[in-house]
Amino acid sequence: MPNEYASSAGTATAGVSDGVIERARSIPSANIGDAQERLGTASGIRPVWDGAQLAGRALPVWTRPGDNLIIHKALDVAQPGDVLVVNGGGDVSRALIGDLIGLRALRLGVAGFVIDGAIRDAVGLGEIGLPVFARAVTQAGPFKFGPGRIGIPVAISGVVVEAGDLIVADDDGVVVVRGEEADEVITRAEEIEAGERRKRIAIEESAGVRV
Ligand SMILES: O=C([O-])CC(=O)C(=O)O
Ligand SMILES: [Mg+2]
Repeated sequence: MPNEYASSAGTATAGVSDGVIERARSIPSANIGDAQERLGTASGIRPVWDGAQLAGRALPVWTRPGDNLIIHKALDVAQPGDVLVVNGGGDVSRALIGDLIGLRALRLGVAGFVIDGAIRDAVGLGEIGLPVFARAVTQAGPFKFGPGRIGIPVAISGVVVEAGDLIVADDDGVVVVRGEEADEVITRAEEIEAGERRKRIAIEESAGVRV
């Protein structure tokens, strides 16, 4: 049994287009969730520094809880614009990345990390400006033995993520959009956002307006 699986990692460059990622970048994650029946929202995974925000293409990674060997290997195959989406089993006892792995990712053009698990060096990650979303922060370091997998579908907070899916994350949290549905969902999210802008003006004018 191999302890890694990288053959589908390259498919992360397929899936959602650069144009849709650019449009998604300026839309609140709440509006994107609403645009897909309020589903695809990964609860409990939060920005590790204030103002962190990302939009990109998912490169899914599964790792044994508390072990980050496979994350180093995933960075060997990651493409610019990828978001490393890591199922760490929800374990918060050991950090799976810190600011050194973060700096390497930044230099590779990686859009950021979404981790169902913990991280460390949160201040350093904020200083280099790499968007990272995780379940917790702990100073306890990871082991580096494996096993792990790259490019297979994973779950984060019970939400399935496949290579090439659209990931959008901001102060409110993380939302996952199927790659093949992303254009349609983002179009709907743009309409929802425009509708909210109109409602905000209407509420300013009369508090009698209901949401
Ligand atoms: O030691 C590790 O593997 C994680 C870490 O703190 C870093 O990347 O800075
Ligand atoms: Mg560190």
